[in-house]
Amino acid sequence: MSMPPTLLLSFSDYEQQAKALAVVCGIPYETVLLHRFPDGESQLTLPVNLAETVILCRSLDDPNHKLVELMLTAQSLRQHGVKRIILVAPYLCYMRQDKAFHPGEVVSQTIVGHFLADLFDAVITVDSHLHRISQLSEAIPLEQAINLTATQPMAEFIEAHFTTPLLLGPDGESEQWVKEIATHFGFDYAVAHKQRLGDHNVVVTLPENDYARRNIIIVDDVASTGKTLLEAAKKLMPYQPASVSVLVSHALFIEDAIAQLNAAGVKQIYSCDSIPHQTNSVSLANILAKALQGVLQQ
Ligand SMILES: O=P(O)(O)OC[C@H]1O[C@@H](O)[C@H](O)[C@@H]1O
Repeated sequence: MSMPPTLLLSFSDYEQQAKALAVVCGIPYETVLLHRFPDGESQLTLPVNLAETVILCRSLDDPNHKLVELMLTAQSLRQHGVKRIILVAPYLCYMRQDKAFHPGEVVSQTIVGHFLADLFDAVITVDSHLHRISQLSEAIPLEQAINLTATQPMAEFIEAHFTTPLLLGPDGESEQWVKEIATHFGFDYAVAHKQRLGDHNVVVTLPENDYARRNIIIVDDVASTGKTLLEAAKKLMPYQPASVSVLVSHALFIEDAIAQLNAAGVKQIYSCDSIPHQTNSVSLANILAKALQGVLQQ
C-alpha cells in the first residue's frame, strides 16, 4: 500500500504549536506517544500510518532528553520506509557552545549539528544563536539548514502594543535582531555591552541615551537564567523610564527568572511561542509555514 505524501508529527508537550503549523500548511497531524521510564529512558510509539515525507516539529529545550527522542523517532521513521524527514525545531539546543574557550572544551555546536544532519534531510529553526558563524549550514551541514528570524512578527507585536518604544539590545550579539526589528517601523534602539562572568553572573553597561520617561523593551534571542535581561533592567531603573518590558524569541526562563524580573520592576514579559511558556505572545506559525512550504516544494 502506498504512503500518503506528507504528515506532521510532534509530541504532546509541543502539540499546540505543531498543530497550528499543520493547520496553516494544510498537512495532517499526528502525535508520537512518549513514556519516560523511572530510570530516564524514553519509550516512543509512532502512529501506524506514516507518509513519504514526515515533518517532525518540536523545540529542543530540555536538550538531552529531546535529542535522544529525536534520534529514536527519526531512525524509526527511516526503518518504516519514510523517505524524507524534515525537522522543524524553532528552538535549537547547543548552538551557543560554538568555541573551545579552554583547552579540551568540547565544541558542542558542530557535533550536535552533524548529529542532526545525519538524521534529517532539512532543518528549520528560528533565531538560532550563531555568534561566530554566519550560516546555520556551517553548524548543520545540510543544503536546507534554514535559520529564520522572528524579527517581523516581533516588530508587528511591538507596533500593536507600544507607542514610540525604545528598544534595547542587552549585548552586542543582540544588535542583529534589535536593529532589524527597529527598522520595520522606525523604532528607536540602543545596544548595551555585556560581560559574562559565569552562568548566573553578567555585567551589563548601558550606552548613553535618554531613557527617562521612555517605554523601553529589552529584546534578545534567548532568556535562559534571565540574568542578562535582569541586569539590563536594573541598570535602566535609575533613569525612571515610563516602563521596562522584555521580548525574547526563546523563553527558557529557568527557575525563578520571571519572579526576579518582576521584582526588578519589569512588568510585561513577552516571548515568541518557540518554547511553550506563560509569556508566549507572538506566534511563529506563519513564518515557519512559509519556510516549510518552500522546503516541501523542492
Ligand atoms: O543571561 P541568560 O538568560 O542566562 O542567557 C541568555 C543570554 O546569553 C546569550 O548567549 C544570549 O544571547 C542571551 O543574551
